[in-house]
Amino acid sequence: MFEARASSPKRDVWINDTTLRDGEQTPGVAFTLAEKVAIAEALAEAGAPELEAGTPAMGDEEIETLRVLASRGLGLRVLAWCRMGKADIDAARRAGVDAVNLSIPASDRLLSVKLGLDRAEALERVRRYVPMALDAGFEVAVGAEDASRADPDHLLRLAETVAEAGAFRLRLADTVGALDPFRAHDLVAPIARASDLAIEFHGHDDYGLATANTLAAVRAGATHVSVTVGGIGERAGNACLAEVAAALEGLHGLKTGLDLARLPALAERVARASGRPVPDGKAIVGRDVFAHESGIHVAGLLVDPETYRGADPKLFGRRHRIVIGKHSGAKALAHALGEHGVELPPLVAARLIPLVRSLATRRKRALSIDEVLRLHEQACAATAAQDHPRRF
Ligand SMILES: CC(=O)SCCNC(=O)CCNC(=O)[C@H](O)C(C)(C)COP(=O)(O)OP(=O)(O)OC[C@H]1O[C@@H](n2cnc3c(N)ncnc32)[C@H](O)[C@@H]1OP(=O)(O)O
Ligand SMILES: O=C(O)CCC(=O)C(=O)O
Repeated sequence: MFEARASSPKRDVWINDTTLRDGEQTPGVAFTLAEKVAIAEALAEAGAPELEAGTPAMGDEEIETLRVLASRGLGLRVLAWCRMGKADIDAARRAGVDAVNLSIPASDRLLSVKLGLDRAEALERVRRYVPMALDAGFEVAVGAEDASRADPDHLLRLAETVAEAGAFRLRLADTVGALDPFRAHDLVAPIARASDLAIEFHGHDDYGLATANTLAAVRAGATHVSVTVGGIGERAGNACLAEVAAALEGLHGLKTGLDLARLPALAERVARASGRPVPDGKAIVGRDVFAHESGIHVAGLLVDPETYRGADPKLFGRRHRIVIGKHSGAKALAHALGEHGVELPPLVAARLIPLVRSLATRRKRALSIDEVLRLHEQACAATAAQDHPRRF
């Protein structure tokens, strides 16, 4: 069992970060050992309590990587993803991880197509392999793959069987991203009500709903959430760590124990290692999500930041940034110029605004302060020329 940090923070919801397992299943993404160690360390520093760090069945290199991560003293639980079978449990043993997630399909389709099993035979496997993994010294969680397309009665029986077998947690996976938040709630609520097991939700973003579904699952009783940095993962990806943590804390007042200020740097690190740049507009961590251009917004923000912000950037170690562009108004321009000791009388502002719009449209971007200062000079000159027209 892993050594938790001496003073573990209070948590209402536990983050199980699967960047190094499902995140690496993003088509074309392959982390080196050094990248995995650096990501794991950054996650540990950010306060993540658990990492699903790889799949021992993939062979010696993956096992060695897991060994390195598990022996690093990160102060978090290092967990390996395993199919529910002896070979995968043996491979996890060689990896020396703290815990295993033993995965078994829950839907009839995956049970029959992949394993040729019926529901009763699947439960039999749980009764057989959970104790085997416990005997091997692991903490054992069970992953119900494709739970979102499974029969609800079977899921209840699965939860019962998993608890009786001695696992500490059941993961309900929306493997193909088939849920919306209402259905995610309906999936989780009856199982959370009926079972004492900790329930984890693992969402996929095929319809862009993974974060919303994860929040709905928590509302329904899930206490653990499976997420990845940047939301990378199989196909459209998983629920995004920064979005889920920020929404749990900011919208629901639920503690994750994470240091949210570390999320932007974490996102950048994973973006570099995965070759998937952080989109400028990505919630919480994107370059532009606390940047403001529109005149009406900036005029409000300059008086009271609460007028036009959803989340407080300070929580994430970030700041509001005012940019000057096509939609800037006089107050934004006066503010930007004022920071450089330049005044903006109303008559000059009236001339400057169209100049700014025109240049921003031609350049198709926000303007630099040097550009704004040059346009300001032009606007001043035009205003002076009008006030004192040359006479011939
Ligand atoms: C929804 C998810 O994200 S599940 C996790 C997916 N992750 C991965 O696939 C990790 C990367 N995978 C790999 O490197 C390889 O697929 C390995 C090492 C796991 C297996 O490789 P191979 O032995 O060549 O098998 P292959 O990939 O062709 O087929 C998958 C096998 O896993 C079996 N399998 C799939 N899920 C399960 C399960 N939950 N329990 C037991 N067996 C399973 C399939 O039935 C199939 O078995 P078969 O080879 O006896 O037909
Ligand atoms: O079975 C599990 O643990 C979940 C596996 C997974 O990544 C998924 O179903 O999307």
